[in-house]
Amino acid sequence: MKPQRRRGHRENIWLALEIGNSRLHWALFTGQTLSDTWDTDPFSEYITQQLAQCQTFNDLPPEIFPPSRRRKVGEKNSPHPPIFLASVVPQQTALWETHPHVRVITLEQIPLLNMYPTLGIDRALALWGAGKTWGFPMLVIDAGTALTFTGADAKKSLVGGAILPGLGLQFSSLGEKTGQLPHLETEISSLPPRFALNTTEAIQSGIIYTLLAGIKDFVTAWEQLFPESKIVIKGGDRILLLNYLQIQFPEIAAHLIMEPNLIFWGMREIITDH
Ligand SMILES: Nc1ncnc2c1ncn2[C@@H]1O[C@H](COP(=O)(O)OP(=O)(O)OP(=O)(O)O)[C@@H](O)[C@H]1O
Ligand SMILES: CC(C)(CO)[C@@H](O)C(=O)NCCC(=O)O
Ligand SMILES: [K+]
Repeated sequence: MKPQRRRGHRENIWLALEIGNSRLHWALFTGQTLSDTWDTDPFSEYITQQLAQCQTFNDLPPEIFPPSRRRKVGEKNSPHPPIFLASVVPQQTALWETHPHVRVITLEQIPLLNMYPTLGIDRALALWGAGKTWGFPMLVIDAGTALTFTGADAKKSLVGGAILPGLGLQFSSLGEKTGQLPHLETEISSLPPRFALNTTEAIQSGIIYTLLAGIKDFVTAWEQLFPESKIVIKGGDRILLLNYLQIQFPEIAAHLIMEPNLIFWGMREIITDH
């Protein structure tokens, strides 16, 4: 599974790909060093088939490897780097599995104890990456398509967690499943009045204040169990949520570490030698 060092080739280049429910998250590594990250839209079968034909780094389609990033990789005909894949979208995983340069990461590779078989690989990798970086016990909050809490104790044993609809899903489900409510943007430019007098602010108030209160409640409960634990927040809505937590519950926000690349740290831990 280890990326091979090749003579005459820039050392140990590998790509990490995390397939989330909204988009794909990529990272370019040279050995242990994360040199770049970017996001792309999910792929069609066509692009994945095209990818299977690629022989060198330069053949990678621009939808995957934006031209602005190519100069970092060096020589034109560098061999195709391995792509280490962690996916929580089985249909997208299926498109990649047969690709000659793709290695799919599975739960068995992650040394966390007490995992259950259907645990999301993103949750396991993020928790492992955070714990290896800041120490265990550890709680990870992923503010992604789904919002998740995932915690482990000092023995690196999964304590458990929780899954709820993320910020975007909460807005879209109200917009889609009701006759009269609009589908609002996830961006909230400022905290609305809690008791609102118009529909937009009433929706924003309901979603944001219950999310912030929910995060506070989970963090408080975790800290009662593990007072010495670090807590790290990741995911596409991490900045928005942390900003409003700072206003609403500054004592909680002060405990949170923000780190978007936890999954890549987790992959690095299990893929490369130290
Ligand atoms: N450019 C963007 N595209 C999509 N979502 C975005 C973007 N910027 C911020 N977001 C927010 O990020 C959330 C999705 O988070 P993220 O991209 O981490 O999810 P994901 O692809 O499901 O990944 P994961 O499975 O790791 O959570 C949405 O609720 C949305 O509000
Ligand atoms: C909860 C999500 C969607 C978060 O990305 C993912 O981790 C997943 O599909 N998990 C499987 C169920 C579980 O973790 O218990
Ligand atoms: K997700």
